[in-house]
Parts: sequence; structure tokens; C-alpha cells
Amino acid sequence: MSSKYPLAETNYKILPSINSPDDLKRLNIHELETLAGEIREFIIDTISKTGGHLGASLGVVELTLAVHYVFNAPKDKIIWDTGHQGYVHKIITGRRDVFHTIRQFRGISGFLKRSESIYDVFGAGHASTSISAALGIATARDFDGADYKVVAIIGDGAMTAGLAYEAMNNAGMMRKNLIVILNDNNMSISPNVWAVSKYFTDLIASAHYNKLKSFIWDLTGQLDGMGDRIRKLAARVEGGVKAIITPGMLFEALGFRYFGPVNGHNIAKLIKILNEIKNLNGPILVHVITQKGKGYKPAEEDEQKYHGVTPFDKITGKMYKSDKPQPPSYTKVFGEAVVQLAKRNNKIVGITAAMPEGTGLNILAKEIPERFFDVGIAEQHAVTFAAGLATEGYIPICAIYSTFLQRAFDQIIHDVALQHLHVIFAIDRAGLVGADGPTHHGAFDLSYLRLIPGMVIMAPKDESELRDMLYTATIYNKGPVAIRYPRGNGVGVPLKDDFDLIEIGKSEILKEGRDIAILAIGNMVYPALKSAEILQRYGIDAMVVNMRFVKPLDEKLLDMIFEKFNKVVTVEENTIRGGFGSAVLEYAASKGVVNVKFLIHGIPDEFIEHGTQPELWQMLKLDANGIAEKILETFEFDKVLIPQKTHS
Ligand SMILES: Cc1ncc(C[n+]2csc(CCOP(=O)(O)OP(=O)(O)O)c2C)c(N)n1
Ligand SMILES: CC(=O)[C@@H](O)[C@H](O)COP(=O)(O)O
Ligand SMILES: [Mg+2]
Repeated sequence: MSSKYPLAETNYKILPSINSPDDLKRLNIHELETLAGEIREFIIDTISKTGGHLGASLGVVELTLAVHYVFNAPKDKIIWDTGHQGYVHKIITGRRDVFHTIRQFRGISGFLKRSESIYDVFGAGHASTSISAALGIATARDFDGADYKVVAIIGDGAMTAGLAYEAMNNAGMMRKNLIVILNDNNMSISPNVWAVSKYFTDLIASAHYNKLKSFIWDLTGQLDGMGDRIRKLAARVEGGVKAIITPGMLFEALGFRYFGPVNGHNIAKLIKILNEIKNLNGPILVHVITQKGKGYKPAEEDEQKYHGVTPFDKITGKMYKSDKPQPPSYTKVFGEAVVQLAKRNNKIVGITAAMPEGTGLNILAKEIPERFFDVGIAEQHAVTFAAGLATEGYIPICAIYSTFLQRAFDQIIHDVALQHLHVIFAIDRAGLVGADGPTHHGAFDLSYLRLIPGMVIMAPKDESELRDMLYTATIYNKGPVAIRYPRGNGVGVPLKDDFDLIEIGKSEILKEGRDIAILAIGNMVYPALKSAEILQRYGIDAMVVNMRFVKPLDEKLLDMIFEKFNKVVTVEENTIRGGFGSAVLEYAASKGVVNVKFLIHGIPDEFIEHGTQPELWQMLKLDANGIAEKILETFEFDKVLIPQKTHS
């Protein structure tokens, strides 16, 4: 059990005295380097207990100290892109003693959050927003005649999103005083798919370039006297050539003055260059080279694995696994089913937006690499890229988390649905995701997809049905199909070797009943079945339906239900605004249904904080106990206490 002040148990020399960035300014370089080591130790120690985003923060320890040493937050505005690398920033801005609550229920957020600190200028969680936000802040500053600095810190992965270039293009035009620090560790979650950096790294490191250089050097060495002048010219030529091919040219073309690349782990060099550029006018870009996971060997050796960690053994780096056998994750079942289907149908391709492991498409990448595409953090492009493939008869499976798919809303409508293209949206992390909190909960996909004409929306009750839904989606080719499923493990049902076709729009009655109808969708089906068992103990006989489809609804079944029941409950792990329950209500209204009382149960119309999934399901009454309790309350059955059991 960590004490209230975890530092008390250790022998940190400098960290206990750092309560704000101002405290950094009295340190010399050596002390800053010592502090960097202590912060690394503190992060590793804490995150080994809590889990979280380890690698990114370890990679920016020196950079964070240098930025807060040179600039004057909170007067100067420091905007962190994505925010998963913000642990050092949090520790030195007054949250050291609560850092051990990070990503825990009612603890501090794993990302920057305006409501958490005045130093958290702009919240994040989704990537590539920092330059746009920084430009907005710089514009406000100039309106107000203020003189603070604005600094955006963005990773090379986040720089693969078009939004970053939209912002840079606009900043280059507006000529605002703005500093962008590119934290280039050549990693996204997986190795980065940034053509620019790969191109330049290859080119500059390439043999031809260096052979050419030494050829010119040797040649000019044979020309007596003249040689020096020609060598100077050659050096200028090389400088010119390099200027054209270094990343700088790309940013200079967008109106940014480029500085770098500079070693992102050398505090003295970082402070020097930041002091040199901080008073320059116009948009500035400083290119910093760092290593993700720096200072912790396991994270340095496997940057991908240590991007996001569960609690682990500090000494070995081994992440703890429960010894109880777990059902496979929905992600794994999906990834394996994609490969099984792709082997049968060579028109099937898989597309991810920088999340190969997270979506399970890494399995396809390994088995059939030519039909796997990682487009970078570019969800909008991923969808329209899929649409292009579909016009030529391919069957793109676009695997994007629910929350990140929000970015491609117009592409889904304009490029896919309007053209009735056969694109499959595999929507992982639908529902409450847990520790990542409100920026990552997949709380809205049923609502934002349901309003799209021609969109088929399915949600499996378990991992076996996920397989059948995916198979069905590859066969149904009248337009786009969305399948949404939760973060985490399946329910533990056996998996068939083959697939069964599901009739589009067809639901299944899992339990007959007399007193009330519970219509559940997706991973709310099993909790609804369990809630029916609880209600049974109070003499309430509930029907339970696995609705399977939010669009099209099983209207025939609903007609029967509205005939037979005067109490109907819908349960979904989606906002109650515009989701599955709304669809049922709209249908009932369209049929002139009266004398039926409805309970639309799901995620309330608010942003839900972070915590574990069971904690959040319990808080929102989306576990079996909670659903039963909600039903008892709403329909005023005799109020009785329900034995407290967690969601299982
Ligand atoms: C819009 C969006 N898509 C995907 C993600 C998932 N994601 C979180 S961090 C990350 C990689 C970011 O790479 P980079 O910006 O280079 O930061 P690093 O982790 O290397 O420090 C990704 C893809 C996200 N946060 N936002
Ligand atoms: C910071 C970020 O957006 C990703 O790392 C995200 O946290 C991954 O989520 P999962 O852990 O659910 O894959
Ligand atoms: Mg990176």
C-alpha cells in the first residue's frame, strides 16, 4: 500500500523540493540531470503499480524539464499533443503527491485536463490537436495585446495526421509567434509510418549520399590550391542539398523556421536552443530527437510493448497477468477472424489508423502483409482510402476505435454511405473503456452511425457472435456495415471453426417472459440475462432479447413485443441520446404505440470519468445488479434491496 506521500519512502534528493516549474529555475544543469533521473525512477515506480502510458513520458523527461526551465508556465502556454506523455509535466506542476492516483477512479487523469490544473492549458487524449489549439491561443494573445509565449509539443506519430498540417499551413500564413517542438522518437504506438522521416533518414544515411560526398571531397583534394576553394563550395553545395532534403525543408515550405535536429536527452543543448529561439518572431519548429522508453531498459528494447502497460515487475519489466484463465479478447477474436476470412476471399483487406496491435490487425499484418494497411493517425483518410478500394470491388475492413472514428464522421457519410460502398467498420473499444476516461470512451458510435442512411449497425452479445457478424458483413454488400464491440475479454463461449450467416435485422429471444421485455444490445445482453435472474427472485418474469441490430431494427419482433408488454426496457453501452433506445422509441412512435412504459437505459447524457470498467458499470447501473435495480425503481415494483455483486 503506497503511503499518502510516496516520496517519503525513498531517498530522492531534489524531487521533493519541486512543487512548481519555478523551482526548476534555481537548479544548475547537473542538478537538472539528477532530477531527471529521480523523475524517471519515480515514474517507473509509480506506473509499475498503476499501469499507464510509460514509454512516452520516459522519452520526454529532459525535454519537459528544459521547456519548463526556459519558459514561464502558467503565463507561457505549454500545449502537449495527445497528452499521454504528460506525466513529467504533471509531476513538476504540483501533482507529484497525487501522481500515484493516476488513471484510478476519482484520481488524476492520464491525460492533460483543464479542470485538473492551470498548467494544463489544453486537454487532449486524441492526437494532433496541439498546433491548432496553440494557434488559437496565440491569436487570442495577440487580440489581447498580451506577450506570453505559446509552445506546442507534438510527437512524430501525431504528425501523421492531416490536422497537424492544416494547423501548420494556417500558422505559416498567419505568421503568429508560435513555437512547435517536434518530439521525434520514430515511434507511434508501433514504429511510426511517417514517410517523411523515413525518407530523410534513409536518404541521409544512405550510402550513395555519403559516397557522393566523399567522392567530391577526394576529387577536390587532388586539385592543388584550388582544392580548398572548391571544397568550401562543395560544403556549401552539400549544405544546400541537405537543406533541401532534411525535414526542415518540409516545415520551411509551410512557413516555419526549422531548427534541429537536437538531442532530446541533452538538457544543456535543449535549454540552449530553446533560449535561442524563444524570442524569434513568426512560427518556429524545433526538431528534437528522443528515445521512447528512455532510461528503462525493457521499455527501450520494446518501445511498442511499453507504450501502454499494466502493472509490472520493475526489476524484470514483466507485466503481471492473472493466473485465472481468461477468455480471449474481442480484439484477438476479431484479428484472427479477419485472417481466416481473408484467406478465403482475396478481396478482403484490413486498414488501421496507427493501431495495429490495439485493433488486432497486427495478426493480418503478419499473415498477409500485402493486404494490411497502417495509414498513420489519419482516421479520415483511412475511411476514404477504404471507400476507394471498395469502388474497385475490394472489401475493406476499417478497424478504428469508436472514439477515434468520431473524426471520420463526414467521410463515412459522404465518401462511403452516399455511394452505397461496401466498407466494413470494425469498431473496437465501443462503450466504457476504463482508465483512459472520457476522451476515449466509445460512448457515441450507435448514435452517430444510426442517423446515416443505409448503414447496417450490429453489436455482438459475445465473441462467437462477433465472428458471425464479421462474416455476415463480408457477404452483405449493399452498403456499409458497422460492428461495434467492447474493450476487453469475451464472455468465454466456445468458438466455432466456421461461421454462420446472420439474417440482417434479425434479433433472437434468449428468454421468454411475461411481465416485462428487456431489449439488450451488444455486451449488455449477458448482464441483462443476469438481471432477469435477479428479477425472477422477486417474482418478476422478464423476457430478454438479444437485439443484435440497432439498424435495421427487427420490426416484426418489436410489433409482437409492443402487443404483449406494457413495460419495455432497452439497455445499451452507448449514450441514451440517439442510440439504440432512441431507435426503439422512434419506431414505437411511428407505429402509434400507446400504453407502453419505456425505460431507456444506457450511458447518461454526460462525459463519464475514468476508472475500471466494473467500477464505471456499477456507478452507471450497467451491471446485472444495476439493471435490475433500475428496472425495480422505474416501474415501481416493490422496492427491495438487491444483493451487491460486481459485474461479471
Ligand atoms: C486521433 C487519435 N488516433 C489514435 C490515437 C492513439 N494513439 C495514442 S498515442 C499514439 C501514438 C502517438 O505517437 P507520437 O505522437 O509519436 O507520440 P509518442 O508516443 O511517440 O511519444 C496513438 C496512435 C489517438 N490518441 N488519437
Ligand atoms: C494514448 C492513446 O490514445 C492510446 O494509447 C490508447 O490509450 C490505447 O487504448 P487501449 O489501451 O484501449 O488500446
Ligand atoms: Mg513518436
